[in-house]
Amino acid sequence: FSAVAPNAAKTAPSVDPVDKSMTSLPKETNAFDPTAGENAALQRNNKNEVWLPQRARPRRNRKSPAMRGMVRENIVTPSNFIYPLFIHDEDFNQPIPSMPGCERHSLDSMLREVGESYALGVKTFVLFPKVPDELKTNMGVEAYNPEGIVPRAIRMIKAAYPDTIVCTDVALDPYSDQGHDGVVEDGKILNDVTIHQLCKQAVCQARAGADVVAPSDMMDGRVKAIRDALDAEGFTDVSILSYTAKYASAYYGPFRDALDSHPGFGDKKTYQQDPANGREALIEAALDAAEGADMLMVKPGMPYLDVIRRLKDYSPLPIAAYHVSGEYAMIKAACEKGWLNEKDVVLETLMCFKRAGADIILTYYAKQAAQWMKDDGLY
Ligand SMILES: NCC(=O)CCC(=O)O
Ligand SMILES: [Mg+2]
Repeated sequence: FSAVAPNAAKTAPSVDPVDKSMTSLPKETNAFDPTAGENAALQRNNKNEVWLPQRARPRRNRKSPAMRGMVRENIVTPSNFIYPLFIHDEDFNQPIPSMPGCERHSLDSMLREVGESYALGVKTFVLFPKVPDELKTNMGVEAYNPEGIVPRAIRMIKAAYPDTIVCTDVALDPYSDQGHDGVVEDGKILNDVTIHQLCKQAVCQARAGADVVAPSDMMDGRVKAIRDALDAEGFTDVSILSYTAKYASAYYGPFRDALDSHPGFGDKKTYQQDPANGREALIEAALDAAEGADMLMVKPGMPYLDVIRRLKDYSPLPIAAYHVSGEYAMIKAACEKGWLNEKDVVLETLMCFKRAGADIILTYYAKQAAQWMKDDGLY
């Protein structure tokens, strides 16, 4: 701001009459003693107000709701949201204690939730299945059962709401008896064998009508392999939303409660990124873009806003942020205690994702936030 004079008092144009004595100041401003050294720059303007001569006053752009609206740099709309839905093959809904307000939906309830969200402007969904233990295997073969719960759910949604965007999770963890995102051998998560399975899973989802497949496994090279597999089956229009920078995070705990998918042994640090590394996300982004990803995701969200910004500056592809289960649970817990205002803190959080560079926000608050925005007359 070269326009700001460092010592405005010396360079300010003279305004008269200026009563240097300030004897007639309003009561509240009597604390400003114009004769005291620290207030030497204070003057009075020709309306008899205390005046610190200065030209740049950023507060002018904040002086009214209309002014703030005019200069606002970012907006969030329900069309930016992807709403994750947990589903299971039961005829009842199962609340998830660590995610108050979320539940494992029956397919009928899922369809109602989709319809209600759609009416509020949320048109994109991602499905996460809770799979019964007896269907879990090391190879995760249930992941590409065309009669499995995810393909059935996709067909239901697309039949009832053809204009929705249905995204699917491509990863083995919900189907793995090891609780890992890949096939396990001798305690190791096999990269290339896993990719073979992921390709079958992605094609199965595309056949059921998925609009976007979202590989969340962090195996190397899977985006190219999935792109090739989809294309070979004629699904050139099915998009890939890659979990590009997915960190080995403790914030996924409640999600694993929701799917009953905690790792059976060890952790996911040999495939998910080290939370200490930001620059490394650029390697993943370069590879995913070169391999044919249509959109890049950072996960988790709030603690990784710097990574969102790095990817945004690095790649012209749309950037998605996943506001994950642990972040949701933290807000819920504090709000249940009355320590935070839920609506204000959620809408601020979602805006912060936008400001950091996210075009797309995956959030369990999608429907609620859209409702709040509607109540406020925003959209
Ligand atoms: N693929 C999805 C996850 O791994 C976890 C998301 C969350 O914690 O909300
Ligand atoms: Mg990768």
